[in-house]
Amino acid sequence: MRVVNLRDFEDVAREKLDPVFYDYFASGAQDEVTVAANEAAYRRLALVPRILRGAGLPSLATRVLGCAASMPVMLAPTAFHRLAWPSEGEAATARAARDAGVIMIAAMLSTITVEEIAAAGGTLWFQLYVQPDRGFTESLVRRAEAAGCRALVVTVDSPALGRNERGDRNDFHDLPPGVFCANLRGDGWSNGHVRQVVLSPEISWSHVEWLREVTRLPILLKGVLHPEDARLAVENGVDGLIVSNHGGRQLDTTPASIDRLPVIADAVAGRVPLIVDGGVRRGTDVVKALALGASAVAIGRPVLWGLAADGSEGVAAVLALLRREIENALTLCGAASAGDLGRDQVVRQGMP
Ligand SMILES: Cc1cc2nc3c(=O)[nH]c(=O)nc-3n(C[C@H](O)[C@H](O)[C@H](O)COP(=O)(O)O)c2cc1C
Ligand SMILES: CC(C)CC(=O)C(=O)O
Repeated sequence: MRVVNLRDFEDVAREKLDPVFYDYFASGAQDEVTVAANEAAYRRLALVPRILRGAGLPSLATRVLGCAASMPVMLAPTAFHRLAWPSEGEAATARAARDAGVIMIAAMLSTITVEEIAAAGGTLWFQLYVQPDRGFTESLVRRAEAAGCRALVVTVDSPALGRNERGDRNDFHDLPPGVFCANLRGDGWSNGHVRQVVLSPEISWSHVEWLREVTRLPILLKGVLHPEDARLAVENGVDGLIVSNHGGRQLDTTPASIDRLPVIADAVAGRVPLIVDGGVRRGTDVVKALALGASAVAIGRPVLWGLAADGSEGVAAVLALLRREIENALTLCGAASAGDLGRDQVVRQGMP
């Protein structure tokens, strides 16, 4: 099959993957209402191009929290890449991100260590699930710092695990032999012992305050949907926000993340950069997000589809396709860069 867009990669990946792993990647919580809503919301938004601006070819290069990126697209943190590409896992993803010049947010639940991911040499941020054991959490932060990660992404939409019914039907509750959460295999642990990740409902703003003292890295909160929480985050010294519903995998029936972006942009009023993820599949989706106030978007599943299809080259192809689509969409919008886009260039389809 000839692959011409990001959705085609999902078809290739579905053919290649163990159906249980495919379901793990593709699925969301319960009825998957939010999974569908994320993509549908982009389709309901219409782009209004400006004309005759002589913008020339657009520039996609940007900076987010001091990190240069060749385009406003990041790799969202996703767990367990060795389920998609057993031989290398996240190392393959990291090489593609490095070569494309984009920021990869390494998941705490990666199947190789953060040090091994960092060995690729690209720009890396580290995603953290705060663990009730503060000493262990701090040791993960220190490892991320020492590995050269440039920001800490604290996932805050997971005080418990979402109810994944495809996983239940498939009885998928354990990783296959030889695949494990490499960062959770601590030094002091007997050979082969891997800690269980704890998603704790006790995580609170006090943990954010504590992390603020623990590290000098910029801290982003991932999974913000309420403008009041966005305001509180800024008050608590957070440096950036990821507007996200976890790709519809946590609380089902949350709103599409792109539909929350404008209210959150109003709440933070430019004080911190915003990244949005969930359902980004087209260059036009990226342009809509930028016009509505995002500094960048992040993509989750499309990276996994590329990885499952063809390892590092598959991820590279996904990023190249998206880059070409963003360039094309910006050009057709009459914009020389993201900064040229106005909120007035996005309207609801069917509205004047
Ligand atoms: C298979 C899979 C694993 C994920 N693992 C994590 C994770 O470990 N930590 C996290 O913060 N988000 C995780 N996410 C959520 C992504 O970071 C991101 O929010 C979401 O995938 C964006 O939606 P998209 O897949 O539609 O692009 C995961 C998503 C998927 C699909
Ligand atoms: C094992 C999970 C906590 C990883 C995750 O965040 C997800 O699958 O969405």
